[in-house]
Amino acid sequence: MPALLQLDRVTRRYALPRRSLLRAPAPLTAVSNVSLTLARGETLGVVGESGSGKSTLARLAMGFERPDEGAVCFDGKDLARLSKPELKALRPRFQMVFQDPYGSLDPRRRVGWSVAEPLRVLRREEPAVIESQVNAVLERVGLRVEDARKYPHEFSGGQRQRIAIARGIVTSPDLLIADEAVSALDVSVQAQILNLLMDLRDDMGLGLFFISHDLQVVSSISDRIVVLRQGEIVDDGPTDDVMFRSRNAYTRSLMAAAGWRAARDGQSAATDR
Ligand SMILES: Nc1ncnc2c1ncn2[C@@H]1O[C@H](COP(=O)(O)OP(=O)(O)OP(=O)(O)O)[C@@H](O)[C@H]1O
Repeated sequence: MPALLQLDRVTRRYALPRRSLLRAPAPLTAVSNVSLTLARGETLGVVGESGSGKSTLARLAMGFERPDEGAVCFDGKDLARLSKPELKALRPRFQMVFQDPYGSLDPRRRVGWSVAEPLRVLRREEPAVIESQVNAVLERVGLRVEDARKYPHEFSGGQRQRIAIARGIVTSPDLLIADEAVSALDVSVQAQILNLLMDLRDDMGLGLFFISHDLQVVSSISDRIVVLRQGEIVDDGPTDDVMFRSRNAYTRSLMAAAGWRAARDGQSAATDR
């Protein structure tokens, strides 16, 4: 069976603005030679500092952008080789949750309308079918059916992220890509949303591609972790190996910055949690 998501030596460059008439600037390499795989029911965490290429990786995995080199495959299909209708047909199976729910929720639309949007756009279901699916998915993420009639501003940040997740799972996808999905939330609300994502992964057999600058958050949800630095993978492995047995100096500096004493002291951190 092919991996749910596979990136094979993916590189993405951006042209920089031209400052001189004589010389074009060298392009910026946002993602460089990245290979990774994600299986069904698994959570792969990507951690890296600001500018390390995390969001570029998310856009590549969603097929919003094409790599300059390498391939991004969903369920064995190279996204760059699909026609627009083929990509659209595949879309319901991989969806995304962003950091800022206002990015995906239209403040002027009722919540039910926004949650239903992927069904309307991608599947063209009957209104009654859509309504019952929206109601089911709102309850699944811990909201009420009546909430469908409210507007985004009537909810707290955590509830809005639940709405964004409801929208992300309404098409029953196989893969959910979460880009800084809990970064804007308080720690206690973060924990609730992480628990919800783990429940959904287990119940639906979702593959989770979980991207964050926060190593603590990434380690709490991921089976495996990839550490990204300046667009390159510098470390990867099962979560406990990366967290507590990594010899990589950069990973250890991230851990020290996140407050793990053992990373600073260079001891086994198993007792340090
Ligand atoms: N559309 C673009 N055009 C030009 N440069 C870009 C573009 N998108 C990203 N970059 C550059 O690529 C690099 C990686 O950016 P990216 O947003 O992927 O990193 P990130 O890890 O998600 O950072 P952050 O957490 O701050 O969002 C950065 O240097 C950024 O300035």
